[in-house]
Amino acid sequence: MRYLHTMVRVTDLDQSLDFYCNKLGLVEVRRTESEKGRFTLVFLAAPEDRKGAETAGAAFGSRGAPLLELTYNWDPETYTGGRSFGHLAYEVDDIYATCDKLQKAGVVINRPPRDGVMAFVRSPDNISIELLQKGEAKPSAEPWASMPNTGAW
Ligand SMILES: C[C@@H](O)C(=O)SC[C@H](NC(=O)CC[C@H](N)C(=O)O)C(=O)NCC(=O)O
Ligand code: NI
Repeated sequence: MRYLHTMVRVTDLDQSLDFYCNKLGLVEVRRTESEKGRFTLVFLAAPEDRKGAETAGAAFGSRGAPLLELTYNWDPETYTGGRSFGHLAYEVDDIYATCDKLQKAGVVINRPPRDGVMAFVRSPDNISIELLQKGEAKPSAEPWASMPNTGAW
């Protein structure tokens, strides 16, 4: 068995691709449209997972890398995100630089990386995204070090 992807439904595909690709840094590896089903599926990979995604193709998404599957239903629906869904987690090379970039792009840092390890942001559809520092915790750095820690950790 192998983990393939997590699917989230999005209310605005362009807005979501701007967030997940232009701001968060994911890359589109595959897109499928269904005229009959009236929906679009877009598979996104983190840059370091991209090779696996492209080399192990399959009818629906890749067998070669963990992906995020955005589902856009052409007919508007209201999605009430269940409490049971938690978050998507990504490892980053520099938690402070990532949060700086996201904040400058207008993304709210719900849980600032005060500890040099973990931060949380939200997608346009309020999906929680966890950002985790690769390797050891980064030494404290302003302005993050003095920001209140809104998370439980
Ligand atoms: C491509 C593969 O990874 C899929 O997940 S296709 C699954 C299929 N998705 C859809 O039909 C998308 C449109 C649908 N209106 C929806 O919002 O899901 C499906 O079976 N979806 C049902 C589900 O519970 O995921
Ligand atoms: Ni799927």
